[in-house]
Amino acid sequence: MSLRTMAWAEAVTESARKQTRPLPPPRNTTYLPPHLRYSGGGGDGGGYSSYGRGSSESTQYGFGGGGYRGGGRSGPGRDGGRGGRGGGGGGRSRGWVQTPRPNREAFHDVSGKFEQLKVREGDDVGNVGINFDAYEDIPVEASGEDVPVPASTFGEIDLGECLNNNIKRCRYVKPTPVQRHAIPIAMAGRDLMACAQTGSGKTAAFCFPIISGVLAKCVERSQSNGDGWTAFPRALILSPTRELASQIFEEAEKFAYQSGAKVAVVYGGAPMGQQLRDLERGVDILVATPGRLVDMIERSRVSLKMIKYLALDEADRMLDMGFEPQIRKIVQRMDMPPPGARQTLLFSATFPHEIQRLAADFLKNYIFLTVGRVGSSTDLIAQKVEFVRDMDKIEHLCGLLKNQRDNETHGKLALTLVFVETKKGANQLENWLSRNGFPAIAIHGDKVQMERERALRLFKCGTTPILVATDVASRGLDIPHVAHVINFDFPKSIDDYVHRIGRTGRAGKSGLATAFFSEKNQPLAKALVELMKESKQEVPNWLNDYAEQSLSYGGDQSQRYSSSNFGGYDVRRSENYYGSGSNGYGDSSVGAAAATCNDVSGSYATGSFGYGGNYGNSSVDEPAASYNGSYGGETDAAGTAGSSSFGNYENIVAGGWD
Ligand SMILES: Nc1ncnc2c1ncn2[C@@H]1O[C@H](COP(=O)(O)OP(=O)(O)OP(=O)(O)O)[C@@H](O)[C@H]1O
Repeated sequence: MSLRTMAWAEAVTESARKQTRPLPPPRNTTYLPPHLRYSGGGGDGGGYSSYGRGSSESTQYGFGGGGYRGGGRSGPGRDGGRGGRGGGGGGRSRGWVQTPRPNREAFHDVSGKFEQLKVREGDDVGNVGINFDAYEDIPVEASGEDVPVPASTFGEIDLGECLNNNIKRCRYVKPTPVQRHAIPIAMAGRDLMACAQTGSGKTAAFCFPIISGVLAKCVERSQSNGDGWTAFPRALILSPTRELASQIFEEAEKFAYQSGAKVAVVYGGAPMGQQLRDLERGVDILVATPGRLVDMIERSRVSLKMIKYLALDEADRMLDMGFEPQIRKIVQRMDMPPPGARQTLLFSATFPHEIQRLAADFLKNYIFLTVGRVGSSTDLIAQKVEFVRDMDKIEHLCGLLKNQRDNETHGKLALTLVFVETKKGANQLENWLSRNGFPAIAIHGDKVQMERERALRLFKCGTTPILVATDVASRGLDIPHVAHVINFDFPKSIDDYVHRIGRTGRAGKSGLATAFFSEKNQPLAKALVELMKESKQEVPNWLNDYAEQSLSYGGDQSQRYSSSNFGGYDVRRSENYYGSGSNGYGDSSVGAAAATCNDVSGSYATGSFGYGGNYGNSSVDEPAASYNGSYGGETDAAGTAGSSSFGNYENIVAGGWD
């Protein structure tokens, strides 16, 4: 990173901040969000907590007395582990699938691979390992009427001088595939549902057209309402978490630098006063989490009646059961112009069919764009899946971390993100790791915003290289140099898996993802195998066996995106939304125009991207002094709380919104 660029980035950032055999899935017709599907109830019949009722909370992963075998510590830790097993492991099946033993060799494989990856990952100065060519052959498909022609360079798109200068400052030399396609579509004024792999540059794909559109027309940004000021943003970008909102805001600020377009952010957990003052100064582009935004609207501090652009990042998450009511309120029941009078852009790496159908309510004559198969993961991420029983998890994790550390130069740990299911589990693992010589910090929705931001900051700068996180950190966060993502608890859905592992292997870099898998995760086996095969990963035999079993058992999630040999799948194509064929930039044998290509230009074949991860280290350092009562809570998995047939999820959901 050049000093000049660094100074610019910092200036902008600174100014911006002040088991058991699982029960078959219910065969219902109502949509259930991923996190509520296939909760791994223990064999004791119960509950959301996959470790079973019988286990004492403190021993669910065998944290017991600390220490793991490899660390030379004695008894209590192991005993603790057994205690956990005693309770939670009650219903392991017999003779159903042969339970493989954890593979000791796997440790060495992983560290070997890790070592290999680290070499590519490490060198910022020369941009070694930054490899957008990796996206070159990715299948791209666009369906809908009159699909605009993609662009192969930023220069081909009329984004305006200021934005173009900022793109150069960001060292974005060429658009990524999603940007090549999505930016011209959005610039043509079309609604868009875009699905592209994690880390492939979706933020810029919606920010550039929005900034350019806002700059094209100047209007009044705020008005006195007799009792204060009301802000009239023209663009609204919604995000499911505070950290992601904050990150999008920082990105948008950089892209809009010196353009005159004003960007502001509002999210829960941070004091309202500063956010209100920012709004009073006028705002063109507002980045927000839903809860805080509703609060601001109800206080007449924000009006949506001037909105011309609405973007939903992580759109499938925003429209699942947890967030949908709030999004409907914002989009349909406040004063926002209807579809057609505004332009709507939905982005995510995953788009289940059910969500696509829901999303259609918010869109008009939209184009559906997929870069890579919907929900696919990039093959930049080396995926390892290891069979690890709950009682062995902690020991296994320690083995991995120890190996990793031993292979590091200077004995330092590369940034490692460990995902667990519950907030309590996150705290326990953080404590355990810290006590046993692994510098770890946790982030989850029960922490106050200041603690969350601190955790992210310490992780990003490498002071605390292990971040133990719930799904609050699974989507969108762009933390450079995350070398290893470990799914200590396997996620509840393959979509969540895709997003979690996508915290590494970003922007053309390589990364490693290791998942601990056990019998109770079997319903996800087939989808996982498909995903791994698609991203050219080696699938262990035992996992293939599980996948076959889950087929006959009927509990797999692999059909969520329906069949399409490659590229994504626009639900409209299977549901007669279209009459006779319309035109895209390719031929289509189905009603909807579907253009498929291995991207537009050969230009990716040569040259490398100038990206150096130069802005990623901007820290989130505005302390949150107070909590806003009504929206201070955080949803780690979903915004929904309460009873359900899936048992209690006391550890998961605190209720409330960001
Ligand atoms: N054209 C480009 N050239 C170089 N780097 C880029 C380009 N576009 C985006 N990047 C960088 O790639 C990284 C990932 O981008 P971004 O966070 O937008 O990914 P994403 O697709 O939104 O990921 P996720 O699905 O996880 O939210 C960022 O660090 C961003 O600065």
